[in-house]
Amino acid sequence: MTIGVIGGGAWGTALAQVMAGDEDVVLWAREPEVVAAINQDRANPDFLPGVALSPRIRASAATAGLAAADLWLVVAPAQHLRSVLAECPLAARPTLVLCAKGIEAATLKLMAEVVADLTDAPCAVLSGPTFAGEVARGLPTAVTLACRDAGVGTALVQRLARPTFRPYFSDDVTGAEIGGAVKNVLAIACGVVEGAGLGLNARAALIARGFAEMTRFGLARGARADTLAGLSGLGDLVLTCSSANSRNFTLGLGIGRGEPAATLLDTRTVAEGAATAPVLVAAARAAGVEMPIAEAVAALLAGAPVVEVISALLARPLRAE
Ligand SMILES: NC(=O)c1ccc[n+]([C@@H]2O[C@H](COP(=O)([O-])OP(=O)(O)OC[C@H]3O[C@@H](n4cnc5c(N)ncnc54)[C@H](O)[C@@H]3O)[C@@H](O)[C@H]2O)c1
Ligand SMILES: O=P(O)(O)OC[C@H](O)CO
Repeated sequence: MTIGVIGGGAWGTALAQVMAGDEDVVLWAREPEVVAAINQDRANPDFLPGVALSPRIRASAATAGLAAADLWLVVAPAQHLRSVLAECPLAARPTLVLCAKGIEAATLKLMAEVVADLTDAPCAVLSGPTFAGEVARGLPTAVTLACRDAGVGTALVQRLARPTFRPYFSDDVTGAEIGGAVKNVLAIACGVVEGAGLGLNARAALIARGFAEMTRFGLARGARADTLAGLSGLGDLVLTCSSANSRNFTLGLGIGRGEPAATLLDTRTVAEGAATAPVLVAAARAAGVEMPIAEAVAALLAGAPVVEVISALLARPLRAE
């Protein structure tokens, strides 16, 4: 059995590494230097430095190699998922496990909805509190594996489980996706609080009120509250809102310190929350859901001054919890 991984960033490489414990892995990467480093040096210094990669991972710059795998972990960033997948040999009808966390800007669609535009192949979502470096180093990690088809989902849980990588089955695909997409935006907000020196009370308040926003939006889109309170929602929110290992939190940290968002975003690595924030605001308005923290993050990313945005948030009318 061979697993395909689409994307040679930190998360694709980490997933390839953990899967290579039991199966051969074919990894498609966009960058020739990433392909060369994985095949020749057993390393990915550009996106996942410091991890010695398994010889069972074979990298390729050609998507044709993915046809050898019956299961693909799709790890291209959310805004590129559609274009990347359109170049892959989907006619083989592999089972797809979607691992990006975001909402497509052009369509306001979640990742499984984007995939449904391209193929009717079986599809699941893998999401949860998962810093790539920790997963690649074999530290204990638990994730949500969500699939509408319980038979496919439970088989995937069995196939993807490893001694330190523990998937939990859910049939709530929308809930798993919304948790991962929204927590990235809230992590930026928490970074801002840290960077602006607003204190730990403020950060805890943001996590709790942010979770209320995630829940309101999720329920409006058909997610279940128990999914949002699980690994892919609250679990990931706690992780990324409390650590500078999070790219989203680090982006917020810089914004809170007064650095321009555009400069902070000029990197090879992706902070998905930056693309998601304005899209989430639009989707929330369309659903008639109030998301003041997401609105604040979108305003900050568009260049609004930190002091003004924080003052406006604090000046909102008092309300019941
Ligand atoms: N890094 C993590 O710890 C982690 C954990 C869980 C989920 N994720 C999610 O996984 C997804 C991928 O993140 P990552 O951390 O692997 O990325 P990364 O920041 O490590 O690397 C950036 C990736 O984006 C790709 N990319 C850049 N421009 C592109 C384009 N035009 N077309 C296609 N691909 C392009 C690069 O090839 C590279 O694979 C994101 O949605 C992220 O939220 C990341
Ligand atoms: O570094 P971040 O902020 O993209 O977070 C990575 C993962 O999503 C954590 O679960």
